[in-house]
Amino acid sequence: MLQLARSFGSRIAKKGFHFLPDFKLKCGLEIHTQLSTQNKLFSLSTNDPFASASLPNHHTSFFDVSLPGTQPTLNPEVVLLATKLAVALNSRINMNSRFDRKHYFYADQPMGYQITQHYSPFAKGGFLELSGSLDTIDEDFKRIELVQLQIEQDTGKSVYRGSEGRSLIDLNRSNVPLIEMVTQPNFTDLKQVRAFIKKYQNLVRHLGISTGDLETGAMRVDVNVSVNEHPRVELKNLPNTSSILSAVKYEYQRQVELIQSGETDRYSGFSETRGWTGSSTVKLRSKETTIDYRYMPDPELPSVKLSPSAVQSVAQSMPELPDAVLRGLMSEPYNLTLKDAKILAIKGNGHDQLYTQTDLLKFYLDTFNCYSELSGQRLNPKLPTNWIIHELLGNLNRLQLTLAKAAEAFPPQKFAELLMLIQDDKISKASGKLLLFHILDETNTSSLAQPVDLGALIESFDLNTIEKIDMNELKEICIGIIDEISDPKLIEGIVSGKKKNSLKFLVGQGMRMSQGRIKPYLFEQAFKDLLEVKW
Ligand SMILES: Nc1ncnc2c1ncn2[C@@H]1O[C@H](COP(=O)(O)OP(=O)(O)OP(=O)(O)O)[C@@H](O)[C@H]1O
Ligand SMILES: [Mg+2]
Ligand SMILES: [Mg+2]
Repeated sequence: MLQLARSFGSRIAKKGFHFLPDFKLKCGLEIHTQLSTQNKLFSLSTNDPFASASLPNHHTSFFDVSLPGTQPTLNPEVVLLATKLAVALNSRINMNSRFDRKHYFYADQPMGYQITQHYSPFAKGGFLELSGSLDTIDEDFKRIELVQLQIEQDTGKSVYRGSEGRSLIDLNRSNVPLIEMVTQPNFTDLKQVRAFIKKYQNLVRHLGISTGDLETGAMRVDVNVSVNEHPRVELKNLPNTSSILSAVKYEYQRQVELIQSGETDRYSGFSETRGWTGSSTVKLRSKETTIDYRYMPDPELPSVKLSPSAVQSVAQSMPELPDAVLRGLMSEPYNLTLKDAKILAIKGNGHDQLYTQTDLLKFYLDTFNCYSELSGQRLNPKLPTNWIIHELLGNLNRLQLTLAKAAEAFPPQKFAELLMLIQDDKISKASGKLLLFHILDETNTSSLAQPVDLGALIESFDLNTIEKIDMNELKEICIGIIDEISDPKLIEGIVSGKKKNSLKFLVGQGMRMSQGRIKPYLFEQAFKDLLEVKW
């Protein structure tokens, strides 16, 4: 079986992938998202499913381990976060949703059932809109409709110790709150699937309701795939976006080949659940043999009663949604590119510890406002963008400094003053970079006099020489030197960055001609500007 799957996988790899016009792909997603609440769904134990490595079975109450006689009590914070998500997704919130028991036996589910919402889920309907301008899809707009949102418990974890021939059970994750969001099967190609996952992930992060990380399992995506009007196959165990996309591609081709060879009947419509091995999908179970979960209303939990005014006040407390933030940043007065707007407004992986997206965006907007007041008519929107995205963020990473700490020593007002010094040629770009790095570095290692006195620093580092020299003279000297160079390869080497050292030669010429009046870094910057050197 596995052998067969492997040979199929290599066939696909050899043939390359493309959609065939006669075979229409249809996909629907089921996404489970762990909510970042303080406590678990039905108990007061700490919600920290990632403590497991060092502290297995640590965050567990009597209820989480299913001691007889313990009863669930709903955590209201879960309802708050679920409401935020439902509002953001334009779902119709059920003012009276209920919990049901889904029965199955598994060692990491000691109660013998999972509490979920089967008959009367938290919210129904709703949609998430993808757009060609913001989301890298081929269509101008693509609306993905949602079936429902339901609140449910996560299960514990089984840890297999193959060598010891046994399984260990860790219940830290047991009873962690989840939202299962189910879409309609509206996806017709891979770009839409990729864009939706990114967008949903960003939304839950933006609303502060989940870390949204696929790698840790905080967000888990199952994909249902069908071709033409044949039954769907459900794909599980997809640890990251590239697995999701590869699995859909593989599954599409597998199903197309089954249809082409007329084998669909023999496979009784091949409706089944399959897992992803990393290179192929393999059958986990068929839908026909699905266990009957014997859903029944949970008699120990009352229904979740909400009032329209409660939902409304949650809606009013919510931040502006990501698309609106992006569109705002891409229009007057900011005029950011989509790429830059996303850097400011959408959380990437990796910089989590240094700043939150909300703080970064606020720092940018505050700096922009201060700078715009100082610069008046001469406002250049690219200046704050470049200096915050490239210089500031670059330095925070390099120094492993948090934005909060950096902003304490160097708040938006000061940042705007620095931008003005650069704009007015009071200091060169190179000096500006030096100054910023120095300030941030000092913040990191010792206590810098606060607030930072830019004027004093410029004086002490002798960075303002640029004022005393005639910029036109500098430029003319540089043009003269470049004209004198007979070997075009030398200039080419500098521009391409292959011969960075040749720039020193030009600077040397300049120093000689200006008899040392003009500092080398000024020449360096002037040559770089003239030659439009990017490095
Ligand atoms: N013809 C189809 N092709 C592809 N996907 C489909 C098709 N019909 C339904 N789907 C998708 O299948 C999924 C059904 O999910 P749902 O949670 O309702 O049921 P389930 O998978 O049977 O149950 P469970 O939650 O136990 O996995 C949805 O994402 C839906 O979009
Ligand atoms: Mg399913
Ligand atoms: Mg489901």
